[in-house]
Amino acid sequence: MTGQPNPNRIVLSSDHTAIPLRQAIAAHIAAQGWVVIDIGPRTPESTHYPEHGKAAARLVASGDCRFGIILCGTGQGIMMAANKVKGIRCGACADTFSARMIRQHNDANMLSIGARVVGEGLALDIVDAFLTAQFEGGRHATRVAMIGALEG
Ligand SMILES: O=C(CO)[C@H](O)[C@H](O)COP(=O)(O)O
Repeated sequence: MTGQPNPNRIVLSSDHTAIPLRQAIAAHIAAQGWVVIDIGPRTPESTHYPEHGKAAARLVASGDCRFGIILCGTGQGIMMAANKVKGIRCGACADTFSARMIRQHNDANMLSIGARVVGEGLALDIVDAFLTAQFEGGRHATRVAMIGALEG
């Protein structure tokens, strides 16, 4: 993190498998007042999820965006790519409990969702759980700092 994260901005990105779901999430969170930075892609040609995960992660790591929401078919590959960027803590979630807990215990700054795993209704609930939960600090802050120390 190179600065204080902009508190209102969320970056969205996906690969080709998740464009309609990404757009549904964008509309959903924009209606809640978030400033949505949707970095695409916009057309359905096959593309490479590591590039999209990296691009979104860099906007979060730089502080330009408070959170990132990224999607691929499973949510796993793009999550792995995002987590290679220093300062990123991204979890792939297919349930609301995990989405809440990655904020409360892990201070996640990115959420990954699999568009071939969950439908739109559940995905929007997962997003809401992630965005409304608060990091609890305390013993969890110690552990999150230990994750950061692994980055070298
Ligand atoms: O889930 C993914 C990565 O974890 C990708 O979306 C998936 O591998 C893309 O597959 P395909 O090129 O067959 O559409």
